[in-house]
Amino acid sequence: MALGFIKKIFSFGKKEVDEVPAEAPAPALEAPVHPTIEQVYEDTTAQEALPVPGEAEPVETKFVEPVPVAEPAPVAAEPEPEPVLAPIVPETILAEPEPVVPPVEEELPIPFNAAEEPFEQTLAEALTPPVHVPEPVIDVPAPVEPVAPAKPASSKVTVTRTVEEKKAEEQVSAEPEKRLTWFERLRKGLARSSQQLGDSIGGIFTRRKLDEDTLQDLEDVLIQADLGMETAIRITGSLSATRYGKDISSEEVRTIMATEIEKVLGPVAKPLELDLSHKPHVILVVGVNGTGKTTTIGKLAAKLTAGGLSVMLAAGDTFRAAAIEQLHIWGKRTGAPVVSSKLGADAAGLAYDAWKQAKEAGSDVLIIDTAGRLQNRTELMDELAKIVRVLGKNDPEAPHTVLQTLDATTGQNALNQVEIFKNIAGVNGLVMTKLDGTARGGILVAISAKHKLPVYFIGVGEQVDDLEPFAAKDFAKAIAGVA
Ligand SMILES: Nc1nc2c(ncn2[C@@H]2O[C@H](COP(=O)(O)OP(=O)(O)OP(=O)(O)O)[C@@H](O)[C@H]2O)c(=O)[nH]1
Repeated sequence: MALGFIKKIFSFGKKEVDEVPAEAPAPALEAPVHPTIEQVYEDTTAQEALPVPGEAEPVETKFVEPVPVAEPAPVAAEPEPEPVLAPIVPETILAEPEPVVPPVEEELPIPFNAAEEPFEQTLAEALTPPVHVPEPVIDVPAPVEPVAPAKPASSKVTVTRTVEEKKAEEQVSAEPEKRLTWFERLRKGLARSSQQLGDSIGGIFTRRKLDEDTLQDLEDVLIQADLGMETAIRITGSLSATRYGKDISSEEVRTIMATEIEKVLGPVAKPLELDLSHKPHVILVVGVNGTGKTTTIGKLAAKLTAGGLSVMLAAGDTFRAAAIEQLHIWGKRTGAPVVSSKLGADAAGLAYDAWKQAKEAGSDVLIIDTAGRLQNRTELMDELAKIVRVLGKNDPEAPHTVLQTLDATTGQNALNQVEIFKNIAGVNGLVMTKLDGTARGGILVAISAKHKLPVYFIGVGEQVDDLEPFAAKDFAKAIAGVA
């Protein structure tokens, strides 16, 4: 409630506050396809190199055929479907920030292992109503493009996991050879982080009393684990207050550590809420190169479409042909139409056009991909600010969600990335990717303590179901290595 974003949702819930009625687009927005772009650009700022109408790249929209699926399984008429569900895939890349944004096209490996796991099957898993899954979810055919997706009744949609989903997951994983529960996967993903931390703590607290030296050693270990000074002091302070001068085991230390980390993460572990009175609710995805923007968009689109929402994607990364192609692949997998333009086209123009198309199509959500950029590249950051301004011409409150992806493997640099993207693009939510296999998962704690921005999701792999709503307790326990 403390967030402007959430306030916005509630004010719209009361009724239209905007000059733009929800259903009846303002006249300017309904103007023939592209002509208003010119006006927008002229308005935006005289200094910017804005595309002249004649030069504007024609935007083409591809409507993806629904993925053929067997007979739609009779879906139990659930009264109020929670718009949520499972997930998708991707590809690997840089750890250290490498200035990129190459104008030259490079071949990007497709992040989807279709050979091993056909998307239809994966998505069917995602779509299967958990409560009705007596057998492994995989075997249950489900409609990919729901005939009549149950739309959320209210204009506020929360993207989270349902209790039923969790139960179903546990049920499934209890069977032989089944997939791990989310928590098990999280633990596995954070194993390197927690193992390293556990070993270091074990080295300090082998038959030792808690004194100044051990506290100092522990503080050093916590800082080295990227948890940040603030959290390190919080943990040692808690230990000192309750156990100073006493024997303490490394297990006890890790338990207290989990408790304190959870306190830091609790306030930022919020579900992503969508204000559907906007139609489309615009999600702009930003971040440094290779942090997982496109992949996260694909995973998120899968969740939203599975929840019955109509989603449109916009390939705003106009620098790389492979990025555009990658988004089209995700569009096909999720059944979401993709708006794209030619390589090198003006990204703000593309975003503007995409909004119009989403409006005309009556899409619930428009997710816009952007080119990766380093936070110290001023001209590229300016371009990002321009995208935000141009979107505001359509809907003064757009983009409603500015999601920044952060690569956990980059460690401390992520702190700075958030600072700059927040200032330039108004980031109001985070997704941390690549928590699988990194020893630097602690950085999420430091970021949460410093920036206090909502963390909506975390990514622990490249598969469709490797994106999950962020849960403070699960994460705290997994990184501290306690049961
Ligand atoms: N292991 C792992 N890999 C991920 C995760 N999320 C994304 N990736 C991989 O990271 C690589 C980059 O992902 P992209 O989605 O292309 O990142 P991007 O930010 O769109 O990249 P640019 O367009 O170059 O800025 C791909 O190989 C993804 O498969 C994750 O949670 N875990």
